[in-house]
Amino acid sequence: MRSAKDFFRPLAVGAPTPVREIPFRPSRMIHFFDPSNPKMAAKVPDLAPKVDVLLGNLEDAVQASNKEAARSGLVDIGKATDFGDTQLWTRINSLDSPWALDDLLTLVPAIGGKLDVIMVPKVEGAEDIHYVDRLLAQLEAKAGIERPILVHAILETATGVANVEEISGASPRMQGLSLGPADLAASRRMKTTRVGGGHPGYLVRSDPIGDDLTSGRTTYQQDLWHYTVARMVDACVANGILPYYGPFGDIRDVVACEDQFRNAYLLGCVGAWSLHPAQIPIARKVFSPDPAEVRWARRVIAEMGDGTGAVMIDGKMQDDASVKQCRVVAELADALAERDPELAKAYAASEEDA
Ligand SMILES: CC(C)(COP(=O)(O)OP(=O)(O)OC[C@H]1O[C@@H](n2cnc3c(N)ncnc32)[C@H](O)[C@@H]1OP(=O)(O)O)[C@@H](O)C(=O)NCCC(=O)NCCSC(=O)C[C@H](O)C(=O)O
Ligand SMILES: [Mg+2]
Repeated sequence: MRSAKDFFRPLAVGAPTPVREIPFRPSRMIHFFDPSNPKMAAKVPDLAPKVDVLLGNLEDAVQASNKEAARSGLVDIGKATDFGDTQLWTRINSLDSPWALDDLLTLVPAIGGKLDVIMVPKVEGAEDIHYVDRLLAQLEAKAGIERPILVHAILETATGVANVEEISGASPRMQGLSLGPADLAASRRMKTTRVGGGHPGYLVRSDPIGDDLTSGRTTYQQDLWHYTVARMVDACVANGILPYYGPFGDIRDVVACEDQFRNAYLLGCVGAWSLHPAQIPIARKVFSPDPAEVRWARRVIAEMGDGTGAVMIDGKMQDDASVKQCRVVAELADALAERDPELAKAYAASEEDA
């Protein structure tokens, strides 16, 4: 382990100075596209202003025979596109694959100045982050890149979950974590065959009434991901980085997708992946605080004055701890409104209606 004094030193001579804090940039949806797919690639300029993050995916879902095409397609897109204030991320191949090294050796010199974040899949421990950290520093120094590229790890192996705290704090580059429910399910030997979401077999059942075990017993489907998301959120917050729900594979089921995203939002996540254009508005809706909630939060903050003591508002007790929660909601709303003029209008209109 590096000493605390060395933690923020560049890992290569000439590399940019590491950031001391991860800037909060709206990232409600990390929109995945396959840069080797001409139809998807053609949609990037139109999608850029509609999403918070565009992610050129090089890993799973890109055919092995298309890996080089995806990498060079991303370079072309990165060079040709004006992303405005939309972030450009990539997901490189896993570190044990035949492609990961060339992903980094190609992307950093070619479009490193435009890449905000590199997502690393199947991270198992701090050593994976340390490897990427040093290599990025060397490549940034060589390419003369002036701001450090940040790193995002996917939590998608049982070992990764067991080491989530050390992964989160492994480098000043660590920007956040995403849940990777499909690989994680396989790694844990869970008996599901889905990409995220619930399962009808994972439930609790109300007690029987009398001796009849079969009728009148309501069942409640449970969230398979609750434990991991909660653990991920704690590890992220403890290390000043951002937690995200990952993919929801049933593209057609927009209702359950919204539920899964909302569970993650309520537990502390700041965004989720969108795999298809249909999931972009779902993430935007869920990860933007509801205008009525924002109005309420602002009212509590105003009525609580200096934020101490206890007051009663509409029959509910408010104190130092509830005003802190309200500040989380109000500050998120302010940050998102700066980027999203429609949302800014909705928040302003809700204040006027009050
Ligand atoms: C899921 C898809 C394969 C569906 O594609 P398709 O069958 O083409 O859908 P549609 O016909 O409904 O598409 C309509 C048009 O929209 C374009 N399209 C589709 N998806 C995207 C996209 N992501 N970005 C931009 N444009 C998109 C289609 O090309 C159609 O265009 P047109 O014909 O001109 O109208 C597909 O959506 C897809 O491949 N999505 C990305 C999948 C992906 O990235 N998967 C990896 C992330 S999940 C994962 O890795 C698991 C995780 O790691 C874990 O372990 O949990
Ligand atoms: Mg995966």
